[in-house]
Amino acid sequence: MDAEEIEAGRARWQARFDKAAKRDSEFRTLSGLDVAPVYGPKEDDPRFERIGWPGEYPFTRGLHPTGYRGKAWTIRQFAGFGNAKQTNERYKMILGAGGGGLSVAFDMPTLMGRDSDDPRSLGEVGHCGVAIDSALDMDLLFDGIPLGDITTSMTISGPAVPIFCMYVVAAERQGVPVGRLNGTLQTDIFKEYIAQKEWLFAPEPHLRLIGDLMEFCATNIPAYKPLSVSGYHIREAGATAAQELAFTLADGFGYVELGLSRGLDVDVFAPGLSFFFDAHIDFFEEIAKFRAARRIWARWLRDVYGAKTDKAQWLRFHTQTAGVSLTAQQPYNNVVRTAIEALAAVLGGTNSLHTNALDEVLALPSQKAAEIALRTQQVIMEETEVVNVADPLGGSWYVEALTDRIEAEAEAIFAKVRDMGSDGSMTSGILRGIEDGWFMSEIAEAAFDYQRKLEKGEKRIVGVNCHTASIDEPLEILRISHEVEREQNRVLAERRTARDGQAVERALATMVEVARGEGNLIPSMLDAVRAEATLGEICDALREVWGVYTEPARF
Ligand SMILES: C[C@H](C(=O)O)C(=O)SCCNC(=O)CCNC(=O)[C@H](O)C(C)(C)COP(=O)(O)OP(=O)(O)OC[C@H]1O[C@@H](n2cnc3c(N)ncnc32)[C@H](O)[C@@H]1OP(=O)(O)O
Repeated sequence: MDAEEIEAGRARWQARFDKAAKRDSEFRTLSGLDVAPVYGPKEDDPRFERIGWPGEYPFTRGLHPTGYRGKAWTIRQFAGFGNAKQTNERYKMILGAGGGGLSVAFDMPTLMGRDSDDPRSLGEVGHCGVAIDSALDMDLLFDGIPLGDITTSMTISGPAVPIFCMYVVAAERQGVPVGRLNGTLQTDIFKEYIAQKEWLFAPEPHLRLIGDLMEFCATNIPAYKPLSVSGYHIREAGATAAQELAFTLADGFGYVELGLSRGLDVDVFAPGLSFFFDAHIDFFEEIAKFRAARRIWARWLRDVYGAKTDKAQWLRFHTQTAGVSLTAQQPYNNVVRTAIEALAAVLGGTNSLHTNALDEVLALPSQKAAEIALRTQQVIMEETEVVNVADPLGGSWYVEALTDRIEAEAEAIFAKVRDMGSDGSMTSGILRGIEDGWFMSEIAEAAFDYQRKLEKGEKRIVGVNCHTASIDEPLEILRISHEVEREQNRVLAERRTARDGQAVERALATMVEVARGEGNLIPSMLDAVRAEATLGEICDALREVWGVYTEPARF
């Protein structure tokens, strides 16, 4: 790009920046020097077409012309344990301490679409997240938290749609107009088959449900993001940064193709596709990954899928620092790791961020550890001044080269995925890759390679294979009492007796009828939830129709 074009771009950016709202702050260095909201080249720079200005295509440098001067990222701490009442207290603590949004962690029975009193739930209720059996639990979870004013993310994919219905019903009961809701549902079933393994059915019925949800949200809840396409679990399973990026964006393209196949307008539904990435410990590689992600997504949405508006080309993402980088040995070092990873996410322009707690490698976070994790974000946000300049590493020879390199690696993986399919679409390649175990074996190979390096000492982890001498100071960790399970089951039994059983049966029967046909399932599922049908009952009714999915054995 020549100097004249670069200057024209700068003027365009400046005009938009001047008009935009900014936070009330000083925007100076610690010693008082003024800093510009963004920096760029003065002479021609052949790289600049790929780099550009913040707020415009290809969005390498961020989605908004103001960067974090307009609005800092959302502090969104993933939390949930025990029953809805206990988790509600933790949410109030998070919001009281300055958290900007909520993020629900569900327990394993909920993630698998089972009630707390299902025999398969024994010993798991309330352990890795909160137990939710019916809409009444959702009421308790958000008691005193106005759902019309807060954005809530819910991390669940197999039974995402019934949980979404419970959230909608809880909002109705709070008197919030449903169209005003804003938040995110994970719903990413591709990554379940690829990495996390928490599905209910085979891919086809899941994709039908997701299509129904996308349609429902595009029509009724415009600000809601029905999908959070997730690379986090793929990375945590052992993938490299480029694999994480490529597999996740490929999945995202699959959901775009799903929306298009349902006759939806890409400019209307694509803003509802959100992303979720890992921030690992290799600082610059992670920053490059985030910048490449925005650029690739914008290009594919515009050039391959025909999106015309900025919002449809935007890749918005949440980041969580890397759980796998935490160590049980010398756990206080985890605060340092998390701070470095969080800073990478911020310099990469994350929209929302979770910082792990230092004890997360051992148990769910204690209240104190959760507070330190949240304060880590606040130190970055309030003290470091990194929020003053958009994409401060843009133009760095190293970061730009790494961004290009990761993008090229991702493009090579997209080509492989597409080639695996039968009709050139990303979706058919993904489904084939899942069926053949291709994604899993690619991840396993990368994980094996890393582990071998670790064991040979080529990769070093402080406290694990170097600098191991330490003062031994055991941590107090959070333990979930089995009383939670007993109490949850007692309440559930009471609720089953108190509700109108016939109304529940009628609502479930109607839902099953819709499931056997082709109509949108959401309205009938909402009715079942309003009648207090439980999560397990709804999922079991659908299992009757669609069966369950068992992964093919692989050797
Ligand atoms: C590992 C674990 C497990 O499985 O166990 C998990 O999965 S945990 C997984 C946990 N997952 C999550 O927590 C997912 C969280 N995801 C999200 O919150 C969302 O999907 C998100 C990534 C899009 C972030 O949404 P958000 O509301 O927090 O933030 P946004 O960036 O959208 O900002 C909110 C509004 O402010 C606007 N805004 C933001 N920045 C600016 C700026 N500089 N100038 C002007 N406007 C701005 C946005 O456009 C938007 O408005 P408008 O909307 O009007 O444009």
